[in-house]
Amino acid sequence: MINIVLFGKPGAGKGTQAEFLKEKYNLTHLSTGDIFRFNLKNDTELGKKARVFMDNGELVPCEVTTAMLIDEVKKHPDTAGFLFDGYPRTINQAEALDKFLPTIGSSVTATIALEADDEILVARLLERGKTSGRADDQDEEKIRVRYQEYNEKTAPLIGYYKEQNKFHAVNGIGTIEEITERLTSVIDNL
Ligand SMILES: Nc1ncnc2c1ncn2[C@@H]1O[C@H](COP(=O)(O)OP(=O)(O)O)[C@@H](O)[C@H]1O
Repeated sequence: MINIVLFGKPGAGKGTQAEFLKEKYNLTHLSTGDIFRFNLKNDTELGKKARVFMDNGELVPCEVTTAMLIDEVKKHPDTAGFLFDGYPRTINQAEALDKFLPTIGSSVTATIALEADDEILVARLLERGKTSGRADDQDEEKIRVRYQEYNEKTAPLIGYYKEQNKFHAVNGIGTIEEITERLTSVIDNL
């Protein structure tokens, strides 16, 4: 089983690249953002718990997110591996994943970060907000909160995975194809 964590700031292009990578490596793509948005749209219990946080650009509490993620993983017992997109986003979540995966005989294979400067990313998010209908992409203040959340809670994961020798970074600026190429060259060399 190969488990890849796609890592990057809001707007870094994780979702776009995940679409290509899941096909190429036959992986199950789990995007916590997408799963939350599905639950919001369908007004499920989970959606009700997540809504305020998401609408404000804050992280949903870890207990809620981790329980959801583990449920999703368990739905795919026969997969060749997972492409985690948007999870883990805190040290607490990374530890939870490192505890859970061995219970299914697995582990994180590698974390790959898509790197880009904040100004480029904020501009991308505002552009996406014009068409995506995502409330959290339409308001600079909410985008700012998401970057603050990233810097405080998610950035420490870089050190966490570096210590495990599992951290790889690629330049996230370029055409979609160029970036896919960079990611596949990392994965093919794992
Ligand atoms: N692992 C997570 N932990 C907590 N909250 C999360 C997580 N993943 C997604 N969310 C919630 O869903 C929102 C949107 O997620 P996502 O689409 O991945 O965002 P972005 O485009 O900012 O990277 C986040 O701002 C957060 O509220």
